[in-house]
Amino acid sequence: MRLRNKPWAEEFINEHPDVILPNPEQCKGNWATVFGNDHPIHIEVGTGKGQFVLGMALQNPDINYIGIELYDSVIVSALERIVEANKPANLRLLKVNGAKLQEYFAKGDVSRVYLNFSDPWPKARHAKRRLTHEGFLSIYESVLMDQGEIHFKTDNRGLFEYSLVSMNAYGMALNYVSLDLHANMPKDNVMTEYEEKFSAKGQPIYRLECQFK
Ligand SMILES: C[S@@+](CC[C@H](N)C(=O)[O-])C[C@H]1O[C@@H](n2cnc3c(N)ncnc32)[C@H](O)[C@@H]1O
Repeated sequence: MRLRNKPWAEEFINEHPDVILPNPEQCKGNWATVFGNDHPIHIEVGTGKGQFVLGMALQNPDINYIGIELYDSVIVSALERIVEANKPANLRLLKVNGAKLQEYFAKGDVSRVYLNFSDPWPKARHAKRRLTHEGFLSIYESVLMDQGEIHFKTDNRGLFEYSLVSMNAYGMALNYVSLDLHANMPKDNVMTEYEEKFSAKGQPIYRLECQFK
C-alpha cells in the first residue's frame, strides 16, 4: 500500500464516504439505490487520478460512472478532484481490486467497462496481470449486461496488439479500432492523465471498442 507519502490520505478518504463507498459489497445488485436512478453504469478499472471518469461524468449526466482504483495514494487525488468539482451526483469511486468486481456487481449491473492506459506488464510470465487477459475478460463479462462493451485506450503498442488477440480469442466482436486516435480526435474524447502525457511526447494513442457476443 503506497501510503507513506500521503499520511493524510486515509483520513481524507474516510471523510467522503459519499464518494469513495466504504462498503461496496452492499451495493451489489443495488446500484439504482446508490445513485437514486436506474441510469446505465459505466466503470473504469484502474482509474488513477480520476481525470477521465470525472470528465465523463460531467459530460454525460445521464450515465452513472464508477472509478475503480487499487491504491489509497492514487485514489485520493481522484477524490480531491471530485470534491473540487462539487461531487457530481453521477460519480462514485471504489478503492478495490478490479480482479474482484464480482463482489461488488451482479450480472447486468454494468453496461460498459473502460480500460485506460492499463499497466502493460510486458514480461510474458506476468501476462495474467494484464487487464485484457482472458481471466479479466471473463470477470468483466460476469458483471456486464448482455452484449456489454469494453472501451480501451493505450499508448502501449505491445499491450494493444496483445489485447486485440486476447479479445478475438475470447470471441468478442471488435466494433472500432484506431491506431492514432488523435489524428482524428473525436469531439467527445475525454483525455486521461496518461493520454495527455504520452500524446504530448508525440506517441500515437491506440483505441478500440469491443463487445461480448
Ligand atoms: C498506468 S495507470 C493509468 C491511470 C489512468 N487510467 C490514466 O489513463 O491516466 C494504471 C492505474 O491502474 C491501477 N490498477 C492497476 N491494476 C488494477 C486493478 N487490478 N484494480 C484496480 N486498479 C488497478 C493502478 O494502480 C494505476 O493507478
